Amino acid sequence: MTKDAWLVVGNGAIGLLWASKLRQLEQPVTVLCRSDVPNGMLTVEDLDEEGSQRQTQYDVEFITKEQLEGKYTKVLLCTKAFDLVAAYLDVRKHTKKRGLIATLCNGLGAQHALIPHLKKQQNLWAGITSEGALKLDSDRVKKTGNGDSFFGLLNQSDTNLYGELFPYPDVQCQNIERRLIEKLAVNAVINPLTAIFSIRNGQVLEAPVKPLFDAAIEELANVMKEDSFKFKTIVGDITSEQLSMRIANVARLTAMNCSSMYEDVRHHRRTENEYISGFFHRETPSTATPLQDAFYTALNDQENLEEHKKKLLAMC
Ligand SMILES: NC(=O)C1=CN([C@@H]2O[C@H](COP(=O)(O)OP(=O)(O)OC[C@H]3O[C@@H](n4cnc5c(N)ncnc54)[C@H](OP(=O)(O)O)[C@@H]3O)[C@@H](O)[C@H]2O)C=CC1
Ligand SMILES: CC(C)(CO)C(=O)C(=O)O
Repeated sequence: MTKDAWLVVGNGAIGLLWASKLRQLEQPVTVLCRSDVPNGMLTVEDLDEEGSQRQTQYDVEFITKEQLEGKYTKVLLCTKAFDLVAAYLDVRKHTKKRGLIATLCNGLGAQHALIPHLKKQQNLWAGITSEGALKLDSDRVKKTGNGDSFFGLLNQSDTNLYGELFPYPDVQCQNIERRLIEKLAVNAVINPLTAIFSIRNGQVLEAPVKPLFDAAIEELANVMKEDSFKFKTIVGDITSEQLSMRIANVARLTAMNCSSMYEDVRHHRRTENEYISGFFHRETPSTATPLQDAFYTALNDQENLEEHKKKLLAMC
């Protein structure tokens, strides 16, 4: 049986937020939950046009893996990078062979790792978002910052049901790899700094962290121009001023948000370090990204964060 509803995989902050966005378009939505399956409505807290708090309810179907049936033509995977491939494999037999698979996760690596597992005629739409969201409960999310979202084709088949059109308005882009790397840079600066220094996004623009923020941006802009950087042809033209404006803008728009990595550290959960600073640690020469290397090391050694904070502050 073909299912026309979107299957959103993961009732985390981004999965719940996107389930509501799809419902706003009057698309039927099923949300697959790994644990904690709610049985009521989805509630989204955000601000209205006057800036007052409001709550909106959406009727989405929450299900467990055991309740999956039929074959979905549109799947949106909203897990952390390290869960992405396993989440797809969990639902694979309930995906239509000419359907689309979309991802919304930070970092780089997991999206490409998914490609060999796809059914031959499935299109992979990689997505990124700079909206901020905080999960309050298994059926409740708070929107904590405005931002933009983009989806682009990472893997394409000629005979896909949706062809080259992503069935959500105003998010489609041509060069998704460039967007993914730009977003990787945003996360490689904001996420480790907020997680290591226990601060909200907006505080990366304040003392004592601001000099580290500036130095981390300079470091990334320089490494993207290195011949040895494998995505140089895609992002080598980005200047440190452009990168700085972009990242500072995200920090301002999500100023009150705790980044997803800070949330993970606070709740003693696994972080996306391997897919963010770990990407630069592995993919660039050993002396090219001392700050990313230091972030990577600090996040892998959270028992000694105080020591790492001192070392980092001394680096600028
Ligand atoms: N939160 C934010 O403000 C932003 C987050 N992002 C990125 O979006 C992605 C998602 O982040 P976020 O929503 O915050 O993360 P969360 O940890 O809140 O949510 C991830 C969800 O995926 C679920 N999940 C994992 N594997 C499976 C599976 N096999 N089947 C079903 N569900 C599964 C988890 O289940 P369980 O509850 O059991 O762990 C969890 O609910 C990350 O890459 C993040 O970096 C991007 C921009 C902003
Ligand atoms: C955009 C930002 C920085 C929002 O917090 C994010 O991507 C995250 O938290 O992972």
